[in-house]
Amino acid sequence: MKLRFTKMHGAGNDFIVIDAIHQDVSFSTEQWCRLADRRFGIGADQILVVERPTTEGCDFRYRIFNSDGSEVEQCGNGARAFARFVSDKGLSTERSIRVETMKGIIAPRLEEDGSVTVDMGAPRLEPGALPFDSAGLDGLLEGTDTTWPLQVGGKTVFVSVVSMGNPHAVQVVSDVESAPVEQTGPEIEAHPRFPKRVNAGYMQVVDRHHICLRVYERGAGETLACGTGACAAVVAGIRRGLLDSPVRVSAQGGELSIAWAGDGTPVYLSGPAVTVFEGEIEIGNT
Ligand SMILES: N[C@@H](CCC[C@H](N)C(=O)O)C(=O)O
Repeated sequence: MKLRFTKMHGAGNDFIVIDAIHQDVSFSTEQWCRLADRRFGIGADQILVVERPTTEGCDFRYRIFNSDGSEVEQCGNGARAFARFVSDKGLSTERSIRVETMKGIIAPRLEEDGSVTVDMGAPRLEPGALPFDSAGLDGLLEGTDTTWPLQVGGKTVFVSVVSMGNPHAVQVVSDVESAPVEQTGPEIEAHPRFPKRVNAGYMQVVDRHHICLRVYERGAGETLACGTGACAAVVAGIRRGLLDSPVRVSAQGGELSIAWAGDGTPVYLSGPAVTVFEGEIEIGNT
């Protein structure tokens, strides 16, 4: 069987995007892994699948698979690529669409300058939403946020826990370049206090409207940018009293912009969505 795909990226976070409206797409975990493999497949951080909606009032259903084959709840950079893809392929003629995900509805909008802004919905901040097991831990109140002590690499680090549909643990570092992302990222991702694993964010505050961010992503390792990670970091930074909206987020692969008006309100993520190439792959060979 031949599968048509489009390779895209959003600030260097790269995707295989598949139209599952006009093709039959039902793969095993091993097959998703193989497609995402950078040596044996096409290569990507995530695979994004475009389906018909199952919820009234939505235009599409959006499914997301990490490069380790796990299906996940949300992907912010992917949401921008998704919106660009359905427009470029003529699957939608609207500039704004409503998209059903595993954890709620998001609303991407194509901007005049070619960027895409996504209403990612309101963050959830209670530990159970990630889930994060805070039993027996003494949280530290910082601004209106509670940070939690985690034992990592023989040290205690304090993290904010934020759900953007998917789980994030965000720590503040003094210098993002020298932050121990490769060393402690895998340990935080698999920390027993996060039963569904977690995305580990390392945020350097440059000023009240600018951060530098690296994210060790659950199921994908460190990526060049993480959209939901950027949302989570800015939410944590605003709640800790370190940042004011809007915030420019410098990731290794590009720039994102986040706006958030505070608790109970949606987070808006803006940034690029770029098509790299299109192709066809013989699934039997993957
Ligand atoms: N790159 C993404 C997040 C993808 C999912 C994440 N790795 C998870 O497992 O939750 C983004 O741009 O948000």
